[in-house]
Amino acid sequence: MSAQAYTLERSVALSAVTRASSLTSRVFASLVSKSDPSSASVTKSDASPVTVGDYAAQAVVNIVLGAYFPDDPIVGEEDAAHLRKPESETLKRQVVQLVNEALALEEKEVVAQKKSWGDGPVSDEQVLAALDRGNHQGGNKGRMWALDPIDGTKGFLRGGQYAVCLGFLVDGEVQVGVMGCPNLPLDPKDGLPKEGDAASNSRSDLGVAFIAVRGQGASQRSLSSSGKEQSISMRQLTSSGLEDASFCESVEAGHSSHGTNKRIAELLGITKESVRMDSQAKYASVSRGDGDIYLRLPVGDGSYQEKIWDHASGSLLVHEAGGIVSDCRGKPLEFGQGRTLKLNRGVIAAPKGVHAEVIRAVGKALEEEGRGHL
Ligand SMILES: Nc1ncnc2c1ncn2[C@@H]1O[C@H](COP(=O)(O)O)[C@@H](OP(=O)(O)O)[C@H]1O
Ligand SMILES: [Mg+2]
Ligand SMILES: [Mg+2]
Ligand SMILES: [Mg+2]
Repeated sequence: MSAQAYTLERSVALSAVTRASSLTSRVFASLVSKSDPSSASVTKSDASPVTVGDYAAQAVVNIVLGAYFPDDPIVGEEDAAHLRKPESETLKRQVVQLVNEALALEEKEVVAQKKSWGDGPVSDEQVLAALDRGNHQGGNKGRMWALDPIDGTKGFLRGGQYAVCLGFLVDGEVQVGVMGCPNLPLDPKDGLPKEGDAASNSRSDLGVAFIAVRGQGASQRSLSSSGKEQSISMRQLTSSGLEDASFCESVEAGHSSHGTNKRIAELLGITKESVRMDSQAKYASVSRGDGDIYLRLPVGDGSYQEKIWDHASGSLLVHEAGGIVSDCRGKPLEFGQGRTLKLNRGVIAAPKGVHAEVIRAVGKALEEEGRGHL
């Protein structure tokens, strides 16, 4: 494949994610941080939260994608069903207004062949239809996008890490991954913002876009300025360096088994405490060497199927930064199986030099727990 593959997809994805990230930051500053989190979110049928930011960000990304690639299917986390209910009128109004503000932002990305999404503001119906364009069932044929408008909604509500995640797939393989992390610092040395601390959340150094194209490497740039892209890579480790390694995991114990992760670290000789962080910001962090290993061990009976939008962009980022991403058995993630990774269980991301060793430790830890069948 030539070095120029997927240039338009890359720049359109970056433009869409940048707009959506700016929108979610504003939602946090104006709505979420000033109200109590339970009133800022709606509880979905699986008991997980969704906010005005999730809906509006998905609509913005889908409208931008629709202008450039009208025939591409989109597998998005959210849909418009709740917003179509009469009692959601106020929420719908807010979403439509946010979408129009984000679409009116001056273009920071230079997308060749600039396309427009119509004259004047987009209507309620256009916003709802754009949201519902995310209803595609996935599969392993042809072009497709996978979108998580806010990954780590619980982190978003707490003022922690979250990410706007967009992956472009061809025949079930991720080719382009773009991730907006509004609460990550450009320079990891500056440290993560303190959750729930307003001053900390408005730090001017926060906001990073991560970009990966298969075969072309991984990079980062500021979300707020048109700064230059810097290429990023993982720390390359060997077995003898594991003592100094650090690993990250979900904040939510219901998303990844903290106990199993801890035992794996112990088996590997890792001495540092885990870094807990919401969202695919974990993939971004290990990609640029802030941490080394990402452990996401299934909880309970392991029946949960990971969603493709929770891993598409992040897994390509790690791959292009010099790592290997697999499930907890070491099998490659299979994105062409529908909306979920139904053939995989759990996720492990590690530098190439130690991935096999991490998988062996995972096997042993699961065996000890009587979950060797996972
Ligand atoms: N039982 C479970 N196991 C693993 N992941 C789960 C889960 N229940 C929900 N999730 C997913 O975990 C994601 C957040 O991951 P993390 O814990 O790494 O921040 C959620 O994404 P959303 O926040 O987009 O809904 C959701 O899709
Ligand atoms: Mg969700
Ligand atoms: Mg998610
Ligand atoms: Mg989400």
